[in-house]
Amino acid sequence: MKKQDLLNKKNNSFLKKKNTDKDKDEQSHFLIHKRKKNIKTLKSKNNEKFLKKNNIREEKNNIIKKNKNNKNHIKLNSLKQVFQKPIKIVNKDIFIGEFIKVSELANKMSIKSVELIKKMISFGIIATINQLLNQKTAQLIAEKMGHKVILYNKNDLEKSIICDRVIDNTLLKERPPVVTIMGHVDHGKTSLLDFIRSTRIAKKEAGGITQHIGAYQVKTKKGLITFLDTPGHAAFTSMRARGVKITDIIVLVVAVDDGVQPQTIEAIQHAKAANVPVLVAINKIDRIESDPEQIKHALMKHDIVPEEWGGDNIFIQVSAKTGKGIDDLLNLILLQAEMMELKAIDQGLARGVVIESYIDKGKGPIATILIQEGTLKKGDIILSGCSYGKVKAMTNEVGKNINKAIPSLPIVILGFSSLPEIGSVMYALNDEKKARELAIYRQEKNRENKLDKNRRLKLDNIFENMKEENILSLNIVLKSDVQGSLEAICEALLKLSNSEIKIKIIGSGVGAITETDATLALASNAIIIGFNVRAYTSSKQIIEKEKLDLRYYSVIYTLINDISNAMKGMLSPEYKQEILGLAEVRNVFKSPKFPAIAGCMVIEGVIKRNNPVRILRNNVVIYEGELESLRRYREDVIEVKNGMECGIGIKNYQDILIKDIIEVVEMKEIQRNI
Ligand SMILES: Nc1nc2c(ncn2[C@@H]2O[C@H](COP(=O)(O)OP(=O)(O)OP(=O)(O)O)[C@@H](O)[C@H]2O)c(=O)[nH]1
Repeated sequence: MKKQDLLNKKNNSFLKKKNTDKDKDEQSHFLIHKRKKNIKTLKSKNNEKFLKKNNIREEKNNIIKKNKNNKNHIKLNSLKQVFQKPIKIVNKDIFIGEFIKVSELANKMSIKSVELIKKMISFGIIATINQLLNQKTAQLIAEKMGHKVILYNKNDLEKSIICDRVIDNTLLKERPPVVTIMGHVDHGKTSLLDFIRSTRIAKKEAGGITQHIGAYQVKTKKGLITFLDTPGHAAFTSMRARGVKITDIIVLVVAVDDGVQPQTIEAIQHAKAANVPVLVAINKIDRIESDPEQIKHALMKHDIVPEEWGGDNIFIQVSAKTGKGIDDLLNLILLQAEMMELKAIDQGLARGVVIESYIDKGKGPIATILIQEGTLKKGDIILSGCSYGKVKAMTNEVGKNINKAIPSLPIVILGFSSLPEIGSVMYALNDEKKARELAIYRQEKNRENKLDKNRRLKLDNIFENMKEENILSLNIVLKSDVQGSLEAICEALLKLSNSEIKIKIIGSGVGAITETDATLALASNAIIIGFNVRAYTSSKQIIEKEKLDLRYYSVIYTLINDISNAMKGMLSPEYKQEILGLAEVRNVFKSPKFPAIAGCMVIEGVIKRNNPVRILRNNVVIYEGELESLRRYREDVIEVKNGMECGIGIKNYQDILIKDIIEVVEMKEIQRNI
């Protein structure tokens, strides 16, 4: 809120300062438009598509040229539960598939397996706990025990969502593009979005105040554009992890005075992994006399090449402060969208994605939905993940009540019975009963899916996975301590690709493993490799929750060898280094016997004597060696557990500092799945 207020304030001052050679721009746009129209009518229908793309290209070049010319002018101007036995039997809606295990059925009825087996004996059915029951038998048992049974076959229920939908491709209509702005911290993403919002949204039209809903649509002379203003890189990727494609175009903001920075590279990696076109907005051109060409060269290293140099990326110079170049940016977005021929059916039951959701104390669950297909109407039955409901009210970004919403329109919905998850798909359905059944069914499925996570891609069984799932590529997210080793490892890994399996480095960089690295790996089903670097606690949580494969290495040869062996499906590595415990250095003492003793607190696991150790400074390995002494209150001990203090001496190492982390490792034999 605070930031929003500040930004609104900022915008007002932007507005005041807005300068312009608007008339000049309009004149040239009019001429370009007229020319485009004339060419179109002269050519035959067969050549129409080809011509259209050519014209768009020509128009783009004109805008870019004009944008460059504006530069001189710009120079002058310069974000104790007690558990009790249930007193009475609870009758439930029970979903039963084609087959069900006795234990599973008992679980669904919330009783112990033994109790169910006893009951079954009384019905004359003898079965063991792990025995599979067919649908009919299971139905009979459950109904006899007073439950309501809903039968389903495989994914019939889910399929029923699409049955009632319009699938006539001749009804496809052009839809506005959905754009996400990404870039490094402080490069001007929010300023750019706010400038566009404050100048393009007709606040007065609704008589309402612009609200933050996570997305908004702007009107330009040439068409509508939908901007998503929430997704950071992690949010963007987590939506993709759920299989939801939401953005058509990414605008990569690079500040001219700061150049290409780590998050700029992260954004490129995310865009590439999602296969979304990138349009580069070189921002803050009002600030200093910097050379945008330098940014082009720097981005080339990351495969972002300007069109004029034979690449696919449009570059545009803008200032979120003065507004310079922003009209051109909007026009280029629309031209890019035209080339992409973005279409959607705007009839029939709606489909959308949840962009934001929260609970309003008075109104209940509120969700911002981006409509992707069909038309959503007031009163429609809706389902998103495990929540369902009825559209009680719909509003747009300026709080205006609307009765229907078509593709690419972001709207705020009131009516969900519970909070829908961000990134989940929303469907409008024909009847409420079906929505409720599906919501319950999905809750059940969710439980099963948790177990499925254990099947994620693991290096130990990668070959098996490949055979099973026909995976032809091995995706890797690689982080290293220094650029040199990063390049060397990338090169060596890429060389391992063969005609059957391709190695793809989905993300790479110098530094510790971040949350974004983890979500990128999750979305791309990649394994994460840390070479002499470790994962932040927040990233570790994602890695553990999602059961991702994270490997630490300190020898390039071992790393390459492991991947190569895993690819051949020959031998999974027999031993894997496991981290036993972590101790944080809180003090450093000098003693006559050992040159430096680190006074530590064990912060994770257990510290054991006679094990190899590594010293980490800022999550980067700075030394590898052996733990020479381990003491608690002057006593030599074998191990010290989490939460306890101890003194640690490292063999032949004296440069230990406060806040360093001592990591104790152990070589563990890997359980092969073969
Ligand atoms: N001179 C100048 N300053 C700008 C421009 N765009 C943004 N700024 C300033 O740069 C700073 C950062 O801008 P933000 O819009 O907050 O950047 P951001 O990328 O959204 O930052 P995060 O939300 O922290 O990632 C603010 O002080 C803006 O006023 C510009 O075009 N010219």
